[in-house]
Amino acid sequence: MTNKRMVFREELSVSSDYLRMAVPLMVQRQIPPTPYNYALWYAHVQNTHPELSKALLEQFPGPGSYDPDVSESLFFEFFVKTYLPNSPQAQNLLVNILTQLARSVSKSAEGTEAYGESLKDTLQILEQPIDSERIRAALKRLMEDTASLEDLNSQFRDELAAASAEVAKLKKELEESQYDARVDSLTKIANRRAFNDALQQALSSGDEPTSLLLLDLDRFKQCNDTYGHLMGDRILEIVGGILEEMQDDATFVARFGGEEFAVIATRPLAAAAELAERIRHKVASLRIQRKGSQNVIGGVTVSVGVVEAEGEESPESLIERADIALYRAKDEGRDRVVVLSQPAESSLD
Ligand SMILES: Nc1nc2c(ncn2[C@@H]2O[C@H](COP(=O)(O)OP(=O)(O)OP(=O)(O)O)[C@@H](O)[C@H]2O)c(=O)[nH]1
Repeated sequence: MTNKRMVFREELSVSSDYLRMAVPLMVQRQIPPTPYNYALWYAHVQNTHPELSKALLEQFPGPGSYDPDVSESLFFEFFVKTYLPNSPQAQNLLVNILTQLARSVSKSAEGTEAYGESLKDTLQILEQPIDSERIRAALKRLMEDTASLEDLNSQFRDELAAASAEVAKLKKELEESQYDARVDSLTKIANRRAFNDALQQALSSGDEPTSLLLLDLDRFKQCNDTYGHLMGDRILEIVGGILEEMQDDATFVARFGGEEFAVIATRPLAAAAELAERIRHKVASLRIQRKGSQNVIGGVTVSVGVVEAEGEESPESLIERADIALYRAKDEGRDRVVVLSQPAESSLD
């Protein structure tokens, strides 16, 4: 299936030309003018999606070939999947809402038409010589039709209310899925994807100094081996919590991957190095009570590499330099901060 987007932002004159081309094709095939069908045939005459055009012409070659289910599924395939984020649940929900609304709208329109007819008949009867029986019958019919139109309207209102509740649910679901896509599920801080965006943004916003801290827990494999993987997870959560506490307008913290974390600080190198030292101290002073035991785990340490972006440095280059600083911190004995400044380099601790 193609991922190319459909374009509906045309000049008014162009879009009315397209519509003029689309409508006769629909009329020839007796295709009802529902929003789905307009969208499909409009896209067909735009001639931008050969796959859609091929499917439409094959499925609806002429009068009598129209099948609302086929039309609905083409709409789903070509529009909903292209426009909505990759959440099949959200896509299905939206299609259900659209289907339900389209049905109610046409039902309500039919009801209004029938009511109009009934009014017209009644007026004609009233113009004829007075016949109280016929007038009574006509008025009775009009009252019944009014009642059934009211029913239809209230049904339509209920369906609209249900649909807007569904839309609100869909919106929430989409927001949640967008949130999930940017938050690390274990530590609940930003994940690598959100970090990449934040770093790109910090570097392109220009004026202020941007520093990067890369942090890696020391001998974490040993920690997992000694205390178990679940305890390892808990330590990661706690370290994530320490970082989150330090987050402010000038600091963005993220889980970089595995047992590595990253902090983007809108600060010059010296201030970023101080921040790194504060984090290192906090981690080193952690004492974690093991569940169901008196044992307290300590000695968790972290190595940190700190760099400041230079000129128009790219995110990749900044990360690479922070990584060099971090591995220097590991080489020099761990539990330390190494600041890489160019051309001079220095090491704290
Ligand atoms: N519990 C837990 N462990 C993880 C997770 N992600 C990565 N790890 C573990 O982190 C460990 C990292 O090990 P190494 O890369 O060898 O590094 P290290 O043992 O921390 O040693 P140094 O970095 O050299 O100090 C591996 O054993 C991974 O399994 C996680 O989400 N939970």
